[in-house]
Amino acid sequence: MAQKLPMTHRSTFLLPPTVSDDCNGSVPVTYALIILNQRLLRFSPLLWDHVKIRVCADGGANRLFDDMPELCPLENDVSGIRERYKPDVIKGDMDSIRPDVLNYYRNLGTKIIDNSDDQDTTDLHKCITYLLDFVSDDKRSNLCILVAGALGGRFDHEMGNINTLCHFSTTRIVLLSDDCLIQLLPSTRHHEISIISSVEGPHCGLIPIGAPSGSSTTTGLQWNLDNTEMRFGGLVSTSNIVKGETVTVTSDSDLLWTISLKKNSHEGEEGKLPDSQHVSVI
Ligand SMILES: Nc1ncnc2c1ncn2[C@@H]1O[C@H](COP(=O)(O)OP(=O)(O)OP(=O)(O)O)[C@@H](O)[C@H]1O
Ligand SMILES: Cc1ncc(C[n+]2csc(CCO)c2C)c(N)n1
Repeated sequence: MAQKLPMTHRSTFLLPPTVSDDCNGSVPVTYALIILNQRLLRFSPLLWDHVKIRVCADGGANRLFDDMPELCPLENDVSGIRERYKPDVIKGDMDSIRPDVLNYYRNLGTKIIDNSDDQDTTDLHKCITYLLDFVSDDKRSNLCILVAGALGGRFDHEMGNINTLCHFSTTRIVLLSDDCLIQLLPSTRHHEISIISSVEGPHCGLIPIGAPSGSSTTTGLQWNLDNTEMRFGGLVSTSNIVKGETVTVTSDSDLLWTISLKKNSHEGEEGKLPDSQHVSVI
């Protein structure tokens, strides 16, 4: 069988932005942010500073409006914070956004896209479609969509969000919560995941989704897979531990990769994600 092309992954969006970052190996990445209708992630201001475009999925706009001032405790000027953290677009079926929030951002110049006629795709799906249309064909392979608030809430929403990864399987999408991230590793590629141990790990998992995986092989984990079969009802790799700086994964089916994110409260200075006060001075 032909050798699979390598695909590199490095979660540079978890580090403070620097001039030279946001690369996967030598390839520059263009980040976009989608904010879902869940409590705003504690590191949202950091994500905000990495991305080129910010989209709120329907009620996600309420969260940006309500929660961002709390994430910037050093600043008293709530209106100033809201103006600085203005989404470029709000898109969805508009059944969750409050009228005051909609009017507020409309008056600031946010583009509003009402898709209330579509009750068959989720607001996340609608926002990803917008971003893919927004980015030119040649830039699409460099796009990486960060989805804030995708996990840890209603199970039907969580599964809908994971289904979206499968639907847009050729697009780099990272689902984020305060506790972990999830992304899809397409079976067509050999994956090389750089671990930024100051902010992520060590807990991780590899999970077949939609169909069993006949054969998966990994390096860099405490419990590596060696042409191993995985299926629901049989083995899936949960509660695994990253051991090296790089994890490699090859599989005959698409897998979900998940890794824990370090928390300020659990880690020393070294292992913490920057909080909003650090971010505001970057
Ligand atoms: N509890 C949750 N857990 C995970 N994701 C969520 C949760 N709530 C909302 N989302 C995500 O945020 C998006 C926007 O949320 P919103 O509440 O506006 O959607 P909705 O279509 O009104 O949902 P529903 O009608 O099912 O309550 C959803 O499409 C979903 O992706
Ligand atoms: C089989 C089936 N199940 C659920 C829905 C409902 N639904 C799915 S996505 C969505 C929009 C949410 O903003 C809604 C209402 C449907 N249409 N078809």
